[in-house]
Amino acid sequence: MILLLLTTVLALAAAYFYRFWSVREKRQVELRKIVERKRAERAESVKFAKQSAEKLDVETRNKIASLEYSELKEGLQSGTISCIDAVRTYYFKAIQANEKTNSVCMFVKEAEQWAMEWDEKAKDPEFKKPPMFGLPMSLKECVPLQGYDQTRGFVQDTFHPTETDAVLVQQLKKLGAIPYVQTNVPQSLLSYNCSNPVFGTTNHPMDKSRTSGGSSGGESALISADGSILGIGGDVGGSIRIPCAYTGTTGIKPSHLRFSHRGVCGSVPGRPLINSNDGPMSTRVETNVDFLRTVWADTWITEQDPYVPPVTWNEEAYKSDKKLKIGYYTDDGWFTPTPVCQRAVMEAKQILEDAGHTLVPFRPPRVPEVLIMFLRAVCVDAGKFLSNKLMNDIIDPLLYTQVVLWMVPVRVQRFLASFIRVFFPRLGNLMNAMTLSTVELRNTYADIEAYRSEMAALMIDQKIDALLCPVTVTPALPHVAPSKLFAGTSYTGIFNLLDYAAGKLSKHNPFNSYPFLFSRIRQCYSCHETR
Ligand SMILES: CCCCCCCC/C=C\CCCCCCCC(=O)NCC(=O)O
Repeated sequence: MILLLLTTVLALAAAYFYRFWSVREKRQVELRKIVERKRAERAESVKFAKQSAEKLDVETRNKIASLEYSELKEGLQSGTISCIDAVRTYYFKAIQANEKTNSVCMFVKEAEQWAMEWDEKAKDPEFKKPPMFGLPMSLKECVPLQGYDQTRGFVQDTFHPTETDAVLVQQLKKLGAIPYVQTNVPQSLLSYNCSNPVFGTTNHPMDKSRTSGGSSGGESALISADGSILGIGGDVGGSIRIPCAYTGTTGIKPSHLRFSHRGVCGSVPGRPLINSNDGPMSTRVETNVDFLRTVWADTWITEQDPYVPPVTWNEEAYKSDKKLKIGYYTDDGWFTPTPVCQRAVMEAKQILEDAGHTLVPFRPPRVPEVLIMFLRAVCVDAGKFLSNKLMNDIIDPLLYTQVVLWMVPVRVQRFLASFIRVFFPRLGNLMNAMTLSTVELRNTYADIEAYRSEMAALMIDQKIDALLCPVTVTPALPHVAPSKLFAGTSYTGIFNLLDYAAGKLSKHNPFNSYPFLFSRIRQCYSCHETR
């Protein structure tokens, strides 16, 4: 009798597994065909960009290609450079950078047309050129661009082009900028490597075996390989700052109030307390400053989205020579960064002191708890939304560790945590991160609000204007490492949890980069902190 029962249970389990496996296999075959079609479309778009780029003579191209951002902008404004020549030059540069890094998802074919239309308008002597007239700009693939997919690395989301531009893209177009290329991201966006089954893996321009970071890793690779002069990334836990730190580029994520999120689909929809935002990325801080100064010159964004406060760029605060009190730390007490990351902070500290600022030791309280709050609130439903989506997709092998962890039932994770903690204390701690219930999640939200208040009080009491710390725990890692080392996001995630503006500055020499993180406390909504 027992034997019969056991055999029946085993047979039912085998039948269930077989059905699950055959349905999934059938779906995988479909998905692989979709990938082939999408890659063919990308190859077409590269071919188009190549043909367009070849229409420009080499001498003009070389001249434009060698210009810094401010020189290019000046040339476009004065009319010594045409928009179409600028776009064709950047098509060419991006194709070259892409060959090295695989950072491009799609070239934007309409860029040619938009450039020619601007050039046509500029023939009228009465025409007043907008401030970003003709500037070629790259966009992270998940930034909504009309007529183009925002796959976030999911095969299932290919061939679903968005119908409306993001508010930021509408504004950039209005200001004269020309989006000419979309750049790669990791599948799900919730990783700081850059690989997905649709467009493949993006490489660090200096070493193919390493990642250019993520999730704005297509941007960092393209910019650092000289294929873009200015791009838009997005950051929910370090996705602008980490790729910038890995590639010697520079970027800033303003607090989430400063740009519109209408129609934007992030990694996990319905995530109220871990705030993401778009932000500029480039090789020079001045370029990012110029970008923010231009998009915040008026309250146009608020007119499109009443959730964005009508706060404009404050040039007086930016130019002020007020000396700041800056709190710094090289170790958050959770994950000690490698010496090179700590040294960067100490060198930056020296530079700031030489400039007359006061640097004082400061460490945010209870970082291990903060990381648990961050991971719990960033995933919201213990990874259910993402694991469901991933199970209906081709899963990128570079994401396997993370995905397996999402699939283990939370009660099992909690049970195993107490044993694992003995040998691997950090992993053991993190295995308590995923939420078990709505009660626990609500408590975490309350804890986040309390932590925001505690940090504000600490900084105000000590009169601290800004913070300086490592961007992350290591220099650029091998591709597979980030999905195993999400513990390393404590230096970035904390500023999303706090919703502070945070950026990564760099000297022009990428080997001498100085990571900075700045609070917006005391300089709310100005960009003084990016100096
Ligand atoms: C041991 C149990 C752990 C459970 C599994 C946790 C899986 C890790 C989840 C999240 C890792 C967070 C990494 C964040 C990297 C930066 C991502 C980012 O900023 N993305 C942008 C965006 O989402 O828009």
